[in-house]
Amino acid sequence: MTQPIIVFDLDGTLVDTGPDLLAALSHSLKDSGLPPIDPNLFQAYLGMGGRAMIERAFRQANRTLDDEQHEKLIATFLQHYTDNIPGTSQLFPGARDAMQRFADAGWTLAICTNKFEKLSHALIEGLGIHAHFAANCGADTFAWRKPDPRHLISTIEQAGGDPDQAVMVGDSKTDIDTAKAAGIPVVAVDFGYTDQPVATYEPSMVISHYDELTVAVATRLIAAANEGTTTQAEAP
Ligand SMILES: O=C(O)COP(=O)(O)O
Ligand SMILES: [Mg+2]
Repeated sequence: MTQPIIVFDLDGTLVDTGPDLLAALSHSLKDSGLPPIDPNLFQAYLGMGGRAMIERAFRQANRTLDDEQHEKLIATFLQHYTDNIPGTSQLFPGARDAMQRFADAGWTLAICTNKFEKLSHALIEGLGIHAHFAANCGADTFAWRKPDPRHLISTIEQAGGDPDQAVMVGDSKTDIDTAKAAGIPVVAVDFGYTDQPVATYEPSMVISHYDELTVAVATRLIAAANEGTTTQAEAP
C-alpha cells in the first residue's frame, strides 16, 4: 500500500504570512492616496492574494480602480512581496512538530497553495522546511487551481501519493470545497484567513492548534472517508 499523504495549504494554514502580505499591500498603495491599511479589515482577504486585497482597499475607500492601475499595483505588490520572502513569516505554533510527526510515521507531505509556485518554493526554502515536502504545487503549476479538485489530486499524484490515502489541512472555504470535491477528508485550522468561522463550511474536523493533529486522528479521518465511499458504493 502507498504510504499515506498529508497535504497542507500554505497561507494561513502552515505559515502566518499575513504581516508580510499586509506590508506588500501598504507598499503597493503608498502612492494611491488611500488611508493607511487597517489589518483587521484584511484578515479575511489575506488568503485571497494581492489582487483581491488591492480591490478591497479601493472599495473600502470608495475609490474606483481601473484595470490598468490594478495590474500595475499587483505587479508592485508582487515585487515587494517576492523581494522580502520569507520576511517575518513564521510557521504557526506546533506546525513544525506536526510535520515531523507525520514524516517520522512514514507519511508523505505536500503543499497545495494558490500562491504562485515560485513564491511558495521561496517561502518554504526561506523557512528551511523544503526537505519535508515531496511536492509543492501552486496556482500556476497546473492548468487548474483550488477550488478545482484537480489541483489537489494532481499535487497528490506529483508527490507519489494515493488520493484514497490522503488528508488535507486548510484554513479557508476554498480549501474545504476543494477537498470535498476531491472526496478527501479535510482538517480546518481556525486560526487562518477566513471571513466566516471555518466550521460553517463543514470540514471533517476543526483544530485550534497543531497539537490536535495527530497521526492517529488523520488515519481515522482517512479510514472514515473510505468507509463512507464503500458504503455508498455498496448502497443499492
Ligand atoms: O496566495 C493565495 O492566494 C492563497 O494562498 P493559500 O492557497 O496558500 O492560502
Ligand atoms: Mg490559506
